[in-house]
Amino acid sequence: MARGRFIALEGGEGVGKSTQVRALAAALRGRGHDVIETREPGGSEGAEAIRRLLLEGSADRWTPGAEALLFAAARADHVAKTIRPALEAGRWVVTDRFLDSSLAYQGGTGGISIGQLRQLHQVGSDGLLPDRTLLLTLPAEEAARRAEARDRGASDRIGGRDAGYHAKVAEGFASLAAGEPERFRLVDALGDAATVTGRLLAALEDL
Ligand SMILES: Nc1ncnc2c1ncn2[C@@H]1O[C@H](COP(=O)(O)OP(=O)(O)OP(=O)(O)O)[C@@H](O)[C@H]1O
Ligand SMILES: Cc1cn([C@H]2C[C@H](O)[C@@H](COP(=O)(O)O)O2)c(=O)[nH]c1=O
Repeated sequence: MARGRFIALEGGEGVGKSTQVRALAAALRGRGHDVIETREPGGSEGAEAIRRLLLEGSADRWTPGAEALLFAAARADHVAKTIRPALEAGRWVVTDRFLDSSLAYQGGTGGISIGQLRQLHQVGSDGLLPDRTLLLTLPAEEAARRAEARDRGASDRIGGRDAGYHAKVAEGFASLAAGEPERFRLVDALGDAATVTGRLLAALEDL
C-alpha cells in the first residue's frame, strides 16, 4: 500500500482556507483519491479539547510558552491519532493549518524562537512535515473584510489580536515559504472560490 499524500493549507485569518479544504478535498476525491479533511488546532478528540482551551477565554489566559506547548500537544495527538494512520492506509490528508501556523503565530512572541518551536514539533510529532504546503495569499484588507463578514465582530482569542500582530503573522508565513520553496507554493486567493480551487490543484500537479 503506497503512503497517502499530506497537504496543508496555510495563511492568515479569512483568506479562505476552510472553504478551500472542503473544495480541494472534493476535487481530489473526484480524481479517485481517498481523502480526509482535518484541521488544527483539532482533528482528534484530544486536540479538539485543547482547541477549546486555546481559542476560548481571556486574551491573557496563557503565557506565550504555555500557548506554544498547547499547540504542540494538540498537534502531537492529531498526528498520532488521525494523520499518520490515514497516510499509512494510503489516504490523502488535507489539513486546515499545521506546523507553519505555530511558526508564524507563536514564533517571536514572548521570546519563543522558530528553532524552539521546531524542537517541540520534533518531540511531539517526530518532525512530520506536509508533502506540500499551500500558502493562500490575499491583501490584508480583503482578508479582514471576509473575516469580518463571517464573524460579525465575534473572533476567537487569537483571531481577535490587533492588525499589527496579524501583519507580522503574514510576514512570518512569507518568510517560511521563501525558506522552503520545495514544500511551499504561494497561491493567490483573490477571485471566486472555484478559481482558487483550480490554482490549488495546479500547485499539486507534480504530486
Ligand atoms: N474566494 C472567495 N471569495 C469571497 N469570499 C470567500 C472566498 N472564499 C471564502 N470566502 C468567504 O470568506 C470567509 C472566510 O473564509 P474561510 O472561513 O474559508 O477562511 P479561513 O482562512 O478558514 O479563515 P480563518 O482562519 O479565520 O478561520 C467566509 O465567509 C467564506 O465564505
Ligand atoms: C494551528 C494554529 C492555529 N493558530 C491560530 C490561528 C487562528 O487564529 C486560530 C485557529 O482558528 P481557525 O478559525 O481554525 O483558523 O488559531 C495558532 O496561533 N497557532 C497554531 O499552531
